[in-house]
Amino acid sequence: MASNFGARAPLEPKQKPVGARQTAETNDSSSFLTQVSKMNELSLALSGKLPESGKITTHDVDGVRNDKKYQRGSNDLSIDKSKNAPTDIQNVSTPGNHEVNGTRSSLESSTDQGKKTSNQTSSKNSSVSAKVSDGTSNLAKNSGSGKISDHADLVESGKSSMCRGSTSTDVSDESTFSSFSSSVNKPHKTNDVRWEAIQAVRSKDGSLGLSHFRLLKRLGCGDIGSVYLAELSGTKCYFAMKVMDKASLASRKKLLRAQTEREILSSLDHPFLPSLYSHFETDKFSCLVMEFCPGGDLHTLRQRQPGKHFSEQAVKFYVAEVLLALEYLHMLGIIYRDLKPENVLVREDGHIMLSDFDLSLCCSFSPTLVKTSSLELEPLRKNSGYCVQPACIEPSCIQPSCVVPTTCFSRRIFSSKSKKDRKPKNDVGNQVRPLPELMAEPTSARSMSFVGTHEYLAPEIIKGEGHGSAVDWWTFGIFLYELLFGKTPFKGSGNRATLFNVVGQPLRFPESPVVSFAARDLIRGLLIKEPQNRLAYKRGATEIKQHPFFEGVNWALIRCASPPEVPKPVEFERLPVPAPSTNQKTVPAAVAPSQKGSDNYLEFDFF
Ligand SMILES: Nc1ncnc2c1ncn2[C@@H]1O[C@H](COP(=O)(O)OP(=O)(O)OP(=O)(O)O)[C@@H](O)[C@H]1O
Repeated sequence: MASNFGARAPLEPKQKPVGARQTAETNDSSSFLTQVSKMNELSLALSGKLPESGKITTHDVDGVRNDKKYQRGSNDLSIDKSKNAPTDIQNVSTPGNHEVNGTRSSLESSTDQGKKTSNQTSSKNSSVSAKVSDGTSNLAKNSGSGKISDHADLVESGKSSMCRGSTSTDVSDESTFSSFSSSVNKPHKTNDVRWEAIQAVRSKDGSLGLSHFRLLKRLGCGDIGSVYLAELSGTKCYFAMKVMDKASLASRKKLLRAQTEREILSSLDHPFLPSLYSHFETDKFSCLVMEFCPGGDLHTLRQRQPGKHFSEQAVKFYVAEVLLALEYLHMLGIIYRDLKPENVLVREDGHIMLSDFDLSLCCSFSPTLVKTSSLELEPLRKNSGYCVQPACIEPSCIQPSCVVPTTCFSRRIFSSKSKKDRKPKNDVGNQVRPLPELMAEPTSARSMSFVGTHEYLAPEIIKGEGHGSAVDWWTFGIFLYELLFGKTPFKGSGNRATLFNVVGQPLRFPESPVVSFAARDLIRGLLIKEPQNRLAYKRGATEIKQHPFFEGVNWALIRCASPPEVPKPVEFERLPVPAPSTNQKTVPAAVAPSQKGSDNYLEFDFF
């Protein structure tokens, strides 16, 4: 996220040769749709929401979160990152060798690695192989759960064989995305009033466009566009709308990055990842309508904490949610690559949303179900105190008392019953049923791009050795460290020094604040410089979830746990109305007020 709070700008991937991109392109959208649908089912199964039959229920714990969201307004709009941001997309600075506000840095690749396309590399420790996508996905050939994948087809950022190819359409709602964006494929969103509001507009007017929205405030500005708080006119449904100037994207060779982000967003359906409600284009602009997060980002929130670091309990909450988001992304074959507090937004309810996917790497991949939800508990879990009681995962338990637990980190969330009161284990109705366990790790994916943010770059990226999903576990370790200690472990006096430290310096912990042995042990495991020895290299998030640092975390119901901090509600109605602009360049012709009536569009100086 670009931010005027000293946010670190990411490194930019080198542009790939045209030929390379074409190699990776595919029209095989059906296999990806199948994959996404399957992954969304698996996600539900993992969170205990998929009934034994495999049928997806439409009312679930998320209904609690979704229904009321944004209706009562939300919070901290003082976090306006746009103040120092360029007011014109064309002026947005390209990431380069410059510090942002002197504290956070970004860097272009100093190597030529990025020019190589996703090199095929075999993994020593895995029978799985990665290959450059040939335009067909192997996913359709695999059945998903329970089947071992033997390929990972890889696509660099901006090239999408995994993702449905989408070419730009002009001045219209996204017909090509309609099946993707429909809540039918997004079971987490079935109770979302914003979907309904958007569908109502579509039914009435045929398609959705810029003229249906009132842009209320610029929330921030990134490398490829500006993000606005927008109301779907007259509905009191609020969204974050990312507006990208197509000519600017083309001239700066960012079209593929924008496309990657759009395609990834359209495939997501997870409580800790953004929902893409709509995508539409005008002659000039490409617009993404997403969920609005009023709580700012974790980087900003951390600066406000005493000592500029979070408590360990708060960190446990945030990183646990991020872990679930990363696990889901890896299940989809998406390597995120840009984890940092700036990219973790805080929703109205205090839960997190991982954002910003334009540096992500897509590879087609099938997760492996390594453990079904049998009644047998594996020894580790037996001793771990994980909350795997059926009471925590059965839909019947999604009662108000369960929905607002006092903490998600107690050994048992529903531990009020004494041992005596509990039914014996052989009573089927109360047997302990662990969640199914997936190996959702595209371990063999390989990229040669030089992308990320200096302080978060994994050693293998800096060394240009080629990297895979293990980079996300490295960045997860840096992220955990920064939230706990208020700084990153390898930051040097400048960018070069930082990169040198990442590769060559041992990990050290400051004396204060004091953090638990478990936290330090987890960080040590994640920040192992050789990716193949790094925690989670082989089994992904599952390995991390079982670490003692997360003991007591109720993975299935963490979305219902009380967050460390809930943002103050925003009074949308009291937001200052932007002054009408006299500048002819301000409002694109395609959204001129005359199209929809003068009330529908607030003209203000945004381009
Ligand atoms: N869904 C959202 N809700 C609230 N604010 C958002 C949302 N998405 C983005 N923002 C704000 O807009 C800013 C710009 O977001 P954007 O994703 O375009 O930039 P970025 O993260 O810097 O991306 P890039 O990597 O493309 O430069 C963010 O820093 C954030 O403050």
